[in-house]
Amino acid sequence: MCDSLTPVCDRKYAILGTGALGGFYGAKLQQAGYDVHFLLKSDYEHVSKSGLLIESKDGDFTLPQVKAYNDVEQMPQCDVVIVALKTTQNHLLPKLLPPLVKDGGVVLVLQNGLGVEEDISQIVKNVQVIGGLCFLCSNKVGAGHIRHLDYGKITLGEYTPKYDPAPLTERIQYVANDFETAGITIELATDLLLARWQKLVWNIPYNGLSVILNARTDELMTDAHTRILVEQLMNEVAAGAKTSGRVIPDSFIQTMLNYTVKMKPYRTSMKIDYDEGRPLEVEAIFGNPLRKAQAAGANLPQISCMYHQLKFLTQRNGIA
Ligand SMILES: NC(=O)C1=CN([C@@H]2O[C@H](COP(=O)(O)OP(=O)(O)OC[C@H]3O[C@@H](n4cnc5c(N)ncnc54)[C@H](OP(=O)(O)O)[C@@H]3O)[C@@H](O)[C@H]2O)C=CC1
Ligand SMILES: CC(C)(CO)C(=O)C(=O)O
Repeated sequence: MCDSLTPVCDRKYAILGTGALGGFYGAKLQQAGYDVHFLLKSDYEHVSKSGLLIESKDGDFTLPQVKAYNDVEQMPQCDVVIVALKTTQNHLLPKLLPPLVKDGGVVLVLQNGLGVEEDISQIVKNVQVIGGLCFLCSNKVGAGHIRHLDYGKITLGEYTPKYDPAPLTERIQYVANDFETAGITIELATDLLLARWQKLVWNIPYNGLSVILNARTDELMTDAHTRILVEQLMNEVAAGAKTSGRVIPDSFIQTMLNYTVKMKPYRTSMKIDYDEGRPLEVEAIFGNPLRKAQAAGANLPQISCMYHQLKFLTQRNGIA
């Protein structure tokens, strides 16, 4: 394994799910010189032949040749395995992860939602699990064709049993260095659980309301009624975080509101999935936080209402 100070080395990265997020970050790592192995499903043949095309607000680029696979057993063992599937596919992880991650390696979970690191720590032993919260607006618009619309920063935090706060280790530092070498802004967090609840401050109101009300982020922010609803939901997420002893101050909520007002009109990833008839990440983004807060005795009525509405919509549309 390379040390943390080597800018570009032979560290092997695996991308589990080469879509909007995995395709973007994986391509940036390969462009920076890292050895990246991409697992694909429906785009496998196209990407094997033609590589990846990244349209990005930071500059378009193509990777005419990438190491593409449609079978995890054909991939080499990697130092860092990036989980970039939708969480709705996480039932596949017990089959996908063990052959892929090196003993002593890292599994980096870049998915939205809560609790995934805990599940992964039960699947693979003797690896470090790191969570990453991605402030990224990216879509897959065709086979091997990713459109990066905005942002890109990742907040990284180590997973520890029970999500206790963790000091920064050498492993998280070298992952951070690799991404920074690839041009990605990284923030390091010593409290992954707090970082995950903070990300939910955005995902719960906007992902949920965008589907239930058929609205883009700009519409939710300009209408006075939905603007109030968004803020109430954000406050409920903060109440949920408090049940785990994590404090999300009102200033953080105001920052998220301002961030979204400044954002280009955005159809959330959950809305895109809904419109395309794909399963929604309802359990990871709504179900898990609700259950965690409920287990600590807290009632989050508006989030609970939204969860049941989304369950209804996904059942009715056959995408549960
Ligand atoms: N997109 C974004 O800007 C952001 C996304 N996130 C989070 O990142 C995660 C990934 O989201 P996103 O990239 O948008 O989703 P995508 O659907 O674009 O990407 C997931 C990819 O996984 C592939 N896949 C599914 N099953 C398999 C399999 N069995 N083997 C190999 N590949 C498979 C899919 O391939 P196929 O298309 O063939 O099914 C798809 O390309 C989610 O948790 C999301 O919430 C977080 C922040 C921002
Ligand atoms: C907050 C955002 C837009 C990334 O910044 C996101 O996570 C999503 O669309 O799911």
